[in-house]
Amino acid sequence: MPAPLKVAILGCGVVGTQVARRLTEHADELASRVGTPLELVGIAVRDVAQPREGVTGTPLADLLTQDAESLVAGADVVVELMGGIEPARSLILRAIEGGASVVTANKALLAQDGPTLYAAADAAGVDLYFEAAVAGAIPIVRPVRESLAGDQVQRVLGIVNGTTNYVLDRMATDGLELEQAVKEAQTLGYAEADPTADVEGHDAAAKAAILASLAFHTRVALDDVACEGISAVTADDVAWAQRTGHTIKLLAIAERNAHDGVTGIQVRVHPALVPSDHPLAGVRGAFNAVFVEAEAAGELMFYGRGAGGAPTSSAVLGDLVSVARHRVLGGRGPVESSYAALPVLPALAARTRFQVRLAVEDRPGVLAQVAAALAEHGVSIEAVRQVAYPVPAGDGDALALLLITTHAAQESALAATVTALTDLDAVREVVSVLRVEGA
Ligand SMILES: NC(=O)C1=CN([C@@H]2O[C@H](COP(=O)(O)OP(=O)(O)OC[C@H]3O[C@@H](n4cnc5c(N)ncnc54)[C@H](O)[C@@H]3O)[C@@H](O)[C@H]2O)C=CC1
Ligand SMILES: N[C@@H](CC=O)C(=O)O
Ligand code: NA
Repeated sequence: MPAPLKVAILGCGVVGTQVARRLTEHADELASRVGTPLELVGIAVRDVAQPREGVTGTPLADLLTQDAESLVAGADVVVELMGGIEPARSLILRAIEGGASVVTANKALLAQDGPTLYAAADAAGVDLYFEAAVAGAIPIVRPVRESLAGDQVQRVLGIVNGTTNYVLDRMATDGLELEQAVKEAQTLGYAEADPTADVEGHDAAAKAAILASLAFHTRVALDDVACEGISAVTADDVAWAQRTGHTIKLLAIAERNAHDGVTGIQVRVHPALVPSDHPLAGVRGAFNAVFVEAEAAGELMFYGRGAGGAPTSSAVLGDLVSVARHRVLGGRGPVESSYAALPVLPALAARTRFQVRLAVEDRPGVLAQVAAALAEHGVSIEAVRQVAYPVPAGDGDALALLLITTHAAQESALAATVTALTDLDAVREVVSVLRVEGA
């Protein structure tokens, strides 16, 4: 049997603890699968004295170190589970330059600086694996990067953030406030170190950028993703979604499209109304689901736990076994594929259906004015529903709530329509504008 491989873990938080534990508990089986033992040589943390559940009082505690640089220098494989940009970026680059293979779950870093990491890995001839960076335990990076390498992907659509899915689910089923549900997601180990990254859609946008890069063989960075989070989603939005047979989900969408004669891709993250009988509506809690549509394969669906220490450790350990096998047997896994270099089309060129809620004066001619404003911008109405709307104190006029669902319209046309509606005297408020997907 070849010499054991020295494995260094950077970070001993929600994911790092689970990876370290499983790596030691299943050492014999992992050694058989790799062809040589994986020797955990250290775990880098900020503060070795801090008590850690599952680590303090166990043999893992003896492996903790604050000297991440020395740890990286002596490793064959570095598993980065610290998160954030620095020092994770410098440590990964140092590991690669020193000839170590790298496994990381760091989507923020990959979406910001993936090409630099790929280039360094190429130059050093080592592996860079990151299955855990997208949709936790779900195998999605490997299927897109390898299984679909012979097909033409047209669209990737899904729920890729466990925290926001958990939050929206708790708001819909238990009437929880957003802040309370976010706290629960933090306690359960789903949220990022700063949960704003989840709530504002940045985490999902990073994952969308990674998936789009792999699916379309094009470099897509975080800044290329049009991103809207769930902080503006109200309890009222959730209730109206249910009343109209929908569920609100934070979706990540990457698709091949044509605009002004140019073929390119659009990548966006935003909350959307999904029909309650659509498979995505049934994705509960911190689960994720990703649909991939490819020319020959047709539609594929990937579903599973998108966050949490144990599920994420499964993806990390799978990568660890792969890169370790390469070190034993020779060869490397897939490298960056960005030959297609498709342009990223403007977000305002995307086409979607919308549901608009308007508080309007309840008098003759108002509906006609509203319909004219939509028609003027080429937005076609699919359905309109009107219900009574509570009149604000001190305002004697009767009000109505108009619920308008449109046919597919361009984002730019819808934005111009909303401005025109806001300017109408008869419109008291544009209460909400939500995209409708999956119908
Ligand atoms: N928690 C989850 O469900 C998932 C997390 N991820 C990713 O995995 C990575 C780790 O996430 P968590 O374990 O949840 O984070 P965490 O915040 O629970 O753990 C981070 C660990 O890194 C250590 N660390 C941070 N900065 C350090 C520094 N400068 N020097 C030394 N140690 C440092 C901390 O002490 C802590 O032990 C992140 O990139 C995250 O985005 C990916 C998929 C799911
Ligand atoms: N914070 C992330 C963790 C997994 O990537 C999420 O909630 O999905
Ligand atoms: Na994954």
